[in-house]
Amino acid sequence: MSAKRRIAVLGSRSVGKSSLIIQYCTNEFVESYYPTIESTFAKTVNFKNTDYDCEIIDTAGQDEFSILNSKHAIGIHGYVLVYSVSSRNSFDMIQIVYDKIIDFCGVTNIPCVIVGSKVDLEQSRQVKPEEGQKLARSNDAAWVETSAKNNINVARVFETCLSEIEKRTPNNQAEPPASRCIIM
Ligand SMILES: Nc1nc2c(ncn2[C@@H]2O[C@H](COP(=O)(O)OP(=O)(O)OP(=O)(O)O)[C@@H](O)[C@H]2O)c(=O)[nH]1
Repeated sequence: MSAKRRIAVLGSRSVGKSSLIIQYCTNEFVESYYPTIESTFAKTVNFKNTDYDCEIIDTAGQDEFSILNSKHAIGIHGYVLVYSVSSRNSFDMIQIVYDKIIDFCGVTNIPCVIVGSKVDLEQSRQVKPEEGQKLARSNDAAWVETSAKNNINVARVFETCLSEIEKRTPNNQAEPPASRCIIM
């Protein structure tokens, strides 16, 4: 029997959320940029001897003024929060988005991997690896740097997310926190 896992991918516009998901699910990289409204991808993965039916939710990019869509919190097991290593602004957005999720779900922490994307753009890097690591540590999250373009660490992003989910909800049954009880 396989376990269902819903993973939401959030972050500023144009950091490469769709590219990361498409590279993971179809092994392709698309150079052109089409802003996402919302789409869902499916992939079955075997990780640590368990089959996971992953539903990966690609979101429209957020900014500091966007209100968290309840669809991106309710029923979600884990989060991938993406910034681009070549955009300081997108890095600053991570804590803002993280705090919005925490507030919405009414929890103190969430299964989460913070992802520095576009590492192939090393020459225009604005965010050091240590800064990413530090941010992740302070939020009890995992951290990975990746390139969808060169297929570096792409599978690792999603496997790390599955592992963060397992750490908090072992034995494959648990419902995500925000599905159990909603106070309107
Ligand atoms: N150099 C490089 N460019 C990338 C990489 N990933 C994505 N891009 C480019 O960055 C642009 C935006 O990528 P998307 O995947 O559409 O970004 P997004 O975060 O889904 O954007 P929104 O839908 O607006 O939120 C596109 O032109 C991609 O080709 C990468 O790893 N390296």
